[in-house]
Amino acid sequence: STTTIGGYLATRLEQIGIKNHFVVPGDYNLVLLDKLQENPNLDEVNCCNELNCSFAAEGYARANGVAAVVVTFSVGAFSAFNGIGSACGENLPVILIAGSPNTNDPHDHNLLHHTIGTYDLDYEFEMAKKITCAAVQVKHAEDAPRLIDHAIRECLSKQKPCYIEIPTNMSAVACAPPGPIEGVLQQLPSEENTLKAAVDAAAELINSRLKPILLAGPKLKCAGAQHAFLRLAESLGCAVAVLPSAKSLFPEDHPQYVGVYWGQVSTKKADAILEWSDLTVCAGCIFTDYSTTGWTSLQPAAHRLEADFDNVKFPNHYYGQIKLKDFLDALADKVTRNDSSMEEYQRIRPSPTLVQAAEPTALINRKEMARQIQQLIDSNTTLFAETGDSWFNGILMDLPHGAKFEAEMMWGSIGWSVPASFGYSMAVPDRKIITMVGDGSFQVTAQEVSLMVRLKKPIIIFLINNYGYTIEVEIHDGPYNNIKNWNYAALIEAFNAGDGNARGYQVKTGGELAEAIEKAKSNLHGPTLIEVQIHRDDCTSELITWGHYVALANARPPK
Ligand SMILES: Cc1ncc(Cn2nnc(CCOP(=O)(O)OP(=O)(O)O)c2C)c(N)n1
Ligand SMILES: [Mg+2]
Repeated sequence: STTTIGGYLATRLEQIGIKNHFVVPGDYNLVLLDKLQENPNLDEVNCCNELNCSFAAEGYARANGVAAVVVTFSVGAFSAFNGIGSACGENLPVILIAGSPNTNDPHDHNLLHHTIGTYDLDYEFEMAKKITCAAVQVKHAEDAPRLIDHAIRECLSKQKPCYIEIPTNMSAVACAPPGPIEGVLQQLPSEENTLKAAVDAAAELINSRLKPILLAGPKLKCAGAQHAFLRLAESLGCAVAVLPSAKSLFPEDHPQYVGVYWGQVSTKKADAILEWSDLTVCAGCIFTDYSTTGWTSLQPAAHRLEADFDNVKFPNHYYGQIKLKDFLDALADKVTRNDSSMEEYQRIRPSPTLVQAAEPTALINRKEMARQIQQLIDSNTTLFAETGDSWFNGILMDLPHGAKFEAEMMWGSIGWSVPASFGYSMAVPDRKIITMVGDGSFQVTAQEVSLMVRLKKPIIIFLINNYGYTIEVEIHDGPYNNIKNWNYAALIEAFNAGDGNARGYQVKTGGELAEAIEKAKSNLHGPTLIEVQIHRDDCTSELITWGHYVALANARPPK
């Protein structure tokens, strides 16, 4: 039997666990969309534009482990590149599928619509190569299975996005049917001798130190190494801190949890204990200017053991071709228990700050808003924090067991959280989702709330209206940080268009906020947008400190 190239791709997407693919139709991908629709186990989800599509797929991948977005040539793909850039920086396997011009056009020397007006139609493919781990163009049917499988295999094994370009006249062409999916899922295992050498050397280093500590990084997730990390933590018995981009990858109710390590804007004095230790065992960590508060909190290399996605390094040692999960699991069986950093931490652990409820009739402020959002977070909640002061409000939240935290701290594109939380909700419909997003970010992708209305997603959106780009104000202010205010709550009526179930509230006091939250809790058939109006300078003190050091890092004179 045979299948078509579009059918082959549909089967592969289904076999790797995709149920929803995110699309914006365009004449270069319509036949392909039909072929995907013919697969009963795939449901397309339309987004308002390809930027939102790519962010929704990025969010879907955060919950589902892999995602796919289907766009049309150039005009679609160029917008989708923003979300693919995010997937690349955030280590998420998102498959970007682009419909492209008829294979005869280059030979016929035709100029085409949806192009930059050139005869060379490979520019998109060349661009995609830069932001994916594999990019293919399916121009011949006998090559389709190999190219499609290659792109998907690379995407899954490297946990990075890939690009599959399918000309409009190829989707319905016959090709060989897919072989067993195992051939696509197969991954290179850790090399045994290297793994043993790495674990022995690392155990020797850790066992030789007086007060080691563990630091969790974001790649624990894409490496599937969270449980192995927990095992290592419990066998070592030391204090465990997390980078801001790894919040919720280690349970915050765990007795060894000491907070978010973010330099001077750390939580729970994690910086005090980490900087007291004599070895930081970093697992899946990514140290950037933002995650090190302008490089002020990057530990010296002599002080760090870095276990990364597929390699381990520490002073005078490097081991490649080993998987993080295998390394942490094996190390857990080799380290000697050493809880000195926990003993010390018991002496400096700050007592939990009890925030008093504000007077209900008093004007709402950031602190009261955060206090009320904190109460909303339970074990089934995923909290999305958008770039902005929402990062800091989110990082400061305490997560009960099972609660999750999603932020885009490498790519940091404003507008990500609305489509990303929508895409995430498509993968895990039973999860409770709270999105914290600033007014500036909301203006980038606001229209995706209408898809939450259409698909009846009860996402609670806290739109923090501080009248401008406050995170930018704290880094470097200027007239460009002032934006046109919207009546955000009124947008909901526009998006409902008479038959939606979304609700919108504008709140000015703590009492109004509490009422709006109660109404949000009972709105199970659509999103609830709560616009919280606070003073533009009412931001976290952490943002002010962090912004200062990031600005200093940005200002370094050229060498
Ligand atoms: C796509 C994209 N364009 C510009 C930026 C720079 N940027 N980062 N944060 C902002 C402003 C965020 O403002 P809001 O969402 O209102 O957040 P806060 O006022 O800080 O709560 C900008 C303009 C960015 N991070 N992403
Ligand atoms: Mg703002």
